[in-house]
Amino acid sequence: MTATVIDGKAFAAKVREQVAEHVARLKEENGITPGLAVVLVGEDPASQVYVRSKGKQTVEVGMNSFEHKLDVDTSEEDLLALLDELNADPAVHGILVQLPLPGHLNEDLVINRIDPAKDVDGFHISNVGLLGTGQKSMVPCTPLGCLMMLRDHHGSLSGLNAVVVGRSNIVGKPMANLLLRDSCTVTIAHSRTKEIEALCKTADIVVAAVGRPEMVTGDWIKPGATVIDVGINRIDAPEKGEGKTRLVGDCHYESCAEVAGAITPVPGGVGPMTIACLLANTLTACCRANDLAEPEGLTA
Ligand SMILES: Nc1nc(=O)c2c([nH]1)NC[C@@H]1CN(c3ccc(C(=O)N[C@@H](CCC(=O)O)C(=O)O)cc3)C=[N+]21
Ligand SMILES: [Mg+2]
Repeated sequence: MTATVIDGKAFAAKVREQVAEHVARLKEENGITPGLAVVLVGEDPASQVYVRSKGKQTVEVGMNSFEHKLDVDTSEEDLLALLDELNADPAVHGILVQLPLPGHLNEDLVINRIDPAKDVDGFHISNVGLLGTGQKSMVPCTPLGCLMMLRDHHGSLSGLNAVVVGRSNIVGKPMANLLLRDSCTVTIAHSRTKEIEALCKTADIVVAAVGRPEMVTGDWIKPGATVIDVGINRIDAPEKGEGKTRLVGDCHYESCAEVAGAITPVPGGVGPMTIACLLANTLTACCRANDLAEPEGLTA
């Protein structure tokens, strides 16, 4: 068996198209342009790439993009003051603080300063609590993108066994909550899980989000299962030449694809969906802020 490849890049392009259509309508009928503010502290090269890509795609769907690049030694006080300004700015509907922050900044404190209604990452404790109790919230972009692909592939997820490998606040835990809400039987596995391989083999859906290159191999996968690979790991690729690297997921693609029914590739799977969902969340936040109907199919 060879797995169906779930094309996240193409799916993300479709999501962005839907967002763009809705944004055009908002402008025309309501005179409103959604705005996304992205705050980057420091000069981490990978973060700069993501922020640039987010800014570009934000403008492409017709939204306003506000980029705030702060010095690596910015004080917590100054960062919090900027967030207060963005919270109060009616042109800003979504705020994202790029993580990780430099070590002297308290991430929890910073994230919880964002107005929950503008928290398009869904990381504010209010949004975490709302999601955990099945109430309307802002949903973290990466798990939302995974959910969209799963719903698209399976239709209903009801009754399926899902194993989420990884227990982070930004992917594992919200992913588990979303799958539970769609009536999956959910298990969260992590570094201390006993017989993790046998556990994964019981799953109809495996979501891998551990940050360990190619950890999940084909012998962990039940024949026909769906594999969602959240990992983005840059590893050495001497076969491509001296000093070269390549991107791999948390799943060993070739061996998993031999057994799985469907699988997301890296790159071109979850990554592009994450940014598309950030735009979708910004649109959702803008609609809610203006008491307008939310975009259908773009929320959890
Ligand atoms: N507050 C916050 N929210 C985030 O959502 C957030 C963050 N901080 N910090 C950094 C991570 C990382 N992240 C990615 C988004 C898209 C791709 C993506 O599109 N990747 C491409 C490949 C990119 C490449 O070639 O390097 C792909 O998978 O096809 C990757 C990584 C969002 N993050
Ligand atoms: Mg820190």
